[in-house]
Amino acid sequence: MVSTKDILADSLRSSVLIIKHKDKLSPDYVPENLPHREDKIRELGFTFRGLLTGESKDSERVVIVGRTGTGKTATVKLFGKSFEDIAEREYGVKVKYIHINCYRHRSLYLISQEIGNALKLPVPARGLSSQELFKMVHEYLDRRNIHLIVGLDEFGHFLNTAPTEEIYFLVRLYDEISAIIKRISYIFIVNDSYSIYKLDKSIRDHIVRRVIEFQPYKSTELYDILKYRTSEAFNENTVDDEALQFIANTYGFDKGGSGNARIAIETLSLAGEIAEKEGSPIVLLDHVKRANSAINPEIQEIVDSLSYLDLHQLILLEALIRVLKRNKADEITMGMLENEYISLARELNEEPRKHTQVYEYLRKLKAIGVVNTRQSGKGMRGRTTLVSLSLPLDKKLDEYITQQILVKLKSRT
Ligand SMILES: Nc1ncnc2c1ncn2[C@@H]1O[C@H](COP(=O)(O)OP(=O)(O)OP(=O)(O)O)[C@@H](O)[C@H]1O
Repeated sequence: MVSTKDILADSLRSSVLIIKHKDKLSPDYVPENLPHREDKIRELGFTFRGLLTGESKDSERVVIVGRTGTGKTATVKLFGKSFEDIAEREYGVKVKYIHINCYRHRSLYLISQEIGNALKLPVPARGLSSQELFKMVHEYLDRRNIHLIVGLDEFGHFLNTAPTEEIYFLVRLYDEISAIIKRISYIFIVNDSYSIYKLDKSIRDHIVRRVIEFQPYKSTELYDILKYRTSEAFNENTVDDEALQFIANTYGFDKGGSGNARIAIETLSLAGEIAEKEGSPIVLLDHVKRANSAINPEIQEIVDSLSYLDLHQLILLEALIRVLKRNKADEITMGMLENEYISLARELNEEPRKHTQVYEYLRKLKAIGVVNTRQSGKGMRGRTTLVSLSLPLDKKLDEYITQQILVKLKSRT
C-alpha cells in the first residue's frame, strides 16, 4: 500500500514547475529574436528593399541554404512577418508573406492552392488549373497593389518530385504572365545546393540570383540561443548554467557536433521535463545528460565505437567512471584519473602505460566523444586538466565497458 507520506510527497513534487511556457520550446514556435541570425535578416531586407521604394519592378529571388536546424525556417518566417509590418507602417506599401512547406505541398497545384487560401481568394468551384490560379492571384495582387513574397521551404522536395514543366512554370512565371510590375517574389529554402545546381541552366538561372548561407551554429552561438530560449520558456533561475553549457558544447559545430539548434532546444526541453518529474527545482547537468542520451542520435554511435578501443583506453575510461562514482562528482582532475588508472591496470595484471601515453588515450576518448576535458579556471592551484564523461553515467554503460575490458583481456590469452 502507498503511504500517505508518499502520496503527499508525490503531489508536492508534481507541483514544482520549472517550465512556464512549454509552447515556446516547440519546434514550430518562431521567437521574436534570433540571436546570431541578425545579419541574415539584414541580407533579406537588402534583397527585398526595392519592393518598398518602388525601384524594383522585378520578381526578386533568393536562395537560403544551410543544414538542418540552422534557423532557416525561423529566420525567413520572422523576416516575412516583420517585413510586412514595416512595409505597411513605414512605407505605406502592402506586402504579403506566405510560407509554404514543399514537403507537404509538393506539386504546383498544391502550392497554388496554398497561395489562394492564404490570400482568401474566392476560388471558383469548377477546378482551376494551377496556371489559371496563378493568373488569378496575380490579377488580385495587381488590383489591390500588393507585393507577394512566397517562402518555399524544403524546396528540394519540389525539385526532386515535381515534373519539369511545373518547376519551369513556377520559376519562369513571368514567361507565362505578362505584368508591368512583377508582384510575386520567392525565397527558396534548401538544405543543400545540390538539388538546385543539378538543374538545367534555363531553370537554375531563374532561381539562383542571390544565395544566403546559414552555417551550423558554433557552441558559443548555441549557448546564447539556449540562454535566450530559456529566458522565454523557463521560470527565472531554474536552469543551471553548466547544463546549458553542456548542451552547447555537445552540439556546437566547432566542437564536432552538428550545429543544430533544434536538437539543442529539444534536449533542453526534455531535460526540463525530467527535472520537473523528479521534483527538482532546477535543471541540472545530470538531467541534461539523460535527456541528451534519449535524443542524441550520436550517442549510440559513440557507444558502438567503444568496442574499437584498445584495452588500455578502456581501462582509462573505466577508471574515470570509478572515480566519478566514488566522489559523486561530474568532473575530476587528470591526477586523480591517472592514479586510478594505474591501480586499476595493476588490479588487472596489466603494466600501466606512461604518462604521455595516457594523455594520448585521453585524446582518443575525447575524439570519439565519450569524454570532455577542460582547463581548470581560477580557484585551483595552477592549471590542471579536468575530465568528465560526455555520456550519462548509468549502470548499463559501466557494465558495457567492463564487459569490453574482459573481452579484450580474454583475446590476449
Ligand atoms: N538563432 C536562433 N535563435 C533562437 N532560436 C533558434 C535560432 N535558430 C534556430 N532556432 C530554433 O531552432 C529550431 C530549428 O530552427 P529552424 O526550423 O528554423 O531550422 P531549419 O534550418 O529550418 O531546419 P530544417 O532544415 O530542418 O527545416 C526552431 O525551433 C528555431 O526556433
